[in-house]
Amino acid sequence: MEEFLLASGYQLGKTIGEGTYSKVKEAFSHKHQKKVAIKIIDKSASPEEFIQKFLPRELQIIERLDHKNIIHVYEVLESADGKIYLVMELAEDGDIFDYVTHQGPLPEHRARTLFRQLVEAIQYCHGCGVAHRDLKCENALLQGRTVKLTDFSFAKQLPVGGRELSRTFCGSVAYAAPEVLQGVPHDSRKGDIWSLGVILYVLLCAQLPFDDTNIPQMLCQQQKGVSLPGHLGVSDCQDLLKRLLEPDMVLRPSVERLSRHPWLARP
Ligand SMILES: Nc1ncnc2c1ncn2[C@@H]1O[C@H](COP(=O)(O)OP(=O)(O)OP(=O)(O)O)[C@@H](O)[C@H]1O
Repeated sequence: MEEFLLASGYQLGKTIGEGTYSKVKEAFSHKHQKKVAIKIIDKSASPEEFIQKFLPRELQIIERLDHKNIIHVYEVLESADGKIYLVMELAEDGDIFDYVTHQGPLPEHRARTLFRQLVEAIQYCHGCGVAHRDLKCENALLQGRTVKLTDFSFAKQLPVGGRELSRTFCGSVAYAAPEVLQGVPHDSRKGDIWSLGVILYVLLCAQLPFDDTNIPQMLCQQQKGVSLPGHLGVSDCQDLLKRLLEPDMVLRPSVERLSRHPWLARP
């Protein structure tokens, strides 16, 4: 592995993370003259569905995306022994889950600065016809103060012009919309909007809005509506949270509407 990467211009460094079917390592790129992250996927150690369905989708999608708030993929390499290497921009400052764990609930202006960048990333994705389907704090990395969205392993390219109705459960239970949990046909973009609502709640409260240990109970909580954090008072922030965590997917706003919400426009 090391020789293959070296021959391709990358000096491998330490492991910085592990996913279900992947390992992520730091490397120095001689071509770019800077550090990069390399996600290594061993095809022989991954299940068939992942290799045949999800991985090709991920590779096809990430190579097309180019936005300041999305981890840039420089190239994808495959070695003769069946390993895939995703060479990516390195985010050296952790993810927003760790950030909130250390900082506690963020004041509104700091939550806004982070959240606005995620909204921009999703506005770009949905504009390209891509639904992320695994939005969570752990997939929002930090490079200084810049948020970089990553992990498009469940992402889906939506049909142009046509209506997409997915039934697949993807992502993390804690961030999943009611229609995703119930497996009713749904527009995956509306699922992304719900997950953004969960992320905003976590930024402001440093805890999840719904207890995800019991799914039937969680579905009831989602229908009743989120109990809004008291410290926010009656504000446009509360209004935004309520709109994002709207259990009826038809009433939930699109990312375009969300981007025009007054709370996001504040300095
Ligand atoms: N570009 C990057 N820069 C810095 N760290 C990264 C980068 N990409 C991934 N990581 C780190 O590596 C870990 C593993 O990432 P990966 O995308 O392979 O899987 P995951 O999302 O954590 O898990 P799963 O495969 O189960 O969805 C991440 O949690 C993150 O901490």
